[in-house]
Amino acid sequence: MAHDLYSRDAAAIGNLQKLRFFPLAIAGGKGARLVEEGGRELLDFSGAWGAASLGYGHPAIVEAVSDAVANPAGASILSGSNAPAVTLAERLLETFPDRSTHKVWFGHSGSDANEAAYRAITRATGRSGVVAFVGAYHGCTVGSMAFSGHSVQADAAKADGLILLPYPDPYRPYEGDPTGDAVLTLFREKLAALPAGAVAAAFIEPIQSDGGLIVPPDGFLRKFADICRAHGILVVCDEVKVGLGRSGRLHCFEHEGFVPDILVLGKGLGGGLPLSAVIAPAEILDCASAFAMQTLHGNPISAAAGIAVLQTIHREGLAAAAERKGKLLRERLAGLAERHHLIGDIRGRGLACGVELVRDRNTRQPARMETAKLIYRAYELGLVLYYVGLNGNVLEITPPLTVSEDEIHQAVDLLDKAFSESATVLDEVISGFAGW
Ligand SMILES: Cc1ncc(COP(=O)(O)O)c(/C=N/[C@@H]2CCCCNC2=O)c1O
Repeated sequence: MAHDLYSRDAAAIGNLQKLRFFPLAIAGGKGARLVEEGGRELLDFSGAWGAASLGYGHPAIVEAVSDAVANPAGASILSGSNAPAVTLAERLLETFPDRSTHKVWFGHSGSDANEAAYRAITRATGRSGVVAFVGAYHGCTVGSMAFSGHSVQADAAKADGLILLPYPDPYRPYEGDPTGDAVLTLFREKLAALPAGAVAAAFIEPIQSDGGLIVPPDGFLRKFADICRAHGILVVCDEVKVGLGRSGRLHCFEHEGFVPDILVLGKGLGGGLPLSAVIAPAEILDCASAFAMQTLHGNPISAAAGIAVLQTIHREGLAAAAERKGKLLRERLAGLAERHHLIGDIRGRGLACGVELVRDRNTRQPARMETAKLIYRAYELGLVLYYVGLNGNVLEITPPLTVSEDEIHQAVDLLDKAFSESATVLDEVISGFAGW
């Protein structure tokens, strides 16, 4: 019988829900560090794919969750209200410009939130068409995969009338146009070929994360939203990964000079507990009852964590801190690029940072295997980070917002060493992990 945690994991838990790159077996966590079985400490610069917004064991979360679980106000908001869920909804609305016309829906995940948003929009508007982007990961449920454009879900059933546009990537520009205007022209052409009123919603990430941590060209989102509004299309901003302070603003859309009709939040909202939210016009969220519900939606314990997350982001000034720390992080990474020519591009906002690796800076040939070996070596050295991107060659760096500047320096030093030593990782070691 296998005794070590990773072997027991392999024996007892199916692969369906695994996205593994190295044999990480976690026994605990504190701040920006994970503790492995056996006691080894690792710096977690993935932040649990962005869910550990306040790191691990933040006192505000511990206190809020301990109090809530000791006297639980039921288990959901399905058939009775509870104070944590109502308070969190009120606090979320206070952060949104159109708060007077909007309400909140609570879920467990980004997937169920995006799916609920799509279903409610189509129900409320009577329209069915949906616009999204190649590379977009909006979830892993049937409904959210139906308008996702990430290659990992290429075989999933897609929504009728789905329009997938190229995401404007300044490093790999569509039709060679780094401004993104060629994408907007394509969008207009697609809409012109449809009957009026065909499209209900457009889902967009203000930074496309699983597609490659891509920051769109300045002004793109605002121009995209203007086209949507001219066609009565609701703009849904999916900030599940890059929202809630991570980008250097509370909401990432604030960088873009526009306000979406609908905002989807998840991951970091729960600070490590399952929690998501949709902020949308009341007429959308009130269009039916018993329509998008799950037994534990609006759970008071997760909602108490969400209140603590919002309070801590505000009290500790974590959005402005992310702006400052992200600038430091990208300055240090630029220093690595002088020594490691695998680095083709460094981008991001705040503590949502991407490093694209290429075999040749001129051809920009993706360095897929080198990327997998790099993160494996980084893990061996004590740094956890993963990769994203349709070519599997973009380091995604999304540490807890509470990370210290000293930890940023430590992490970059470890990454520097990993770059120098990654060629020592054997192909057969990498082949043992499926990755994306
Ligand atoms: C912008 C965006 N929207 C929605 C989702 C889905 O959230 P859930 O995985 O909480 O259902 C995600 C989830 N992203 C994936 C989760 C699966 C593992 C790969 N890394 C991610 O961050 C997302 O990034």
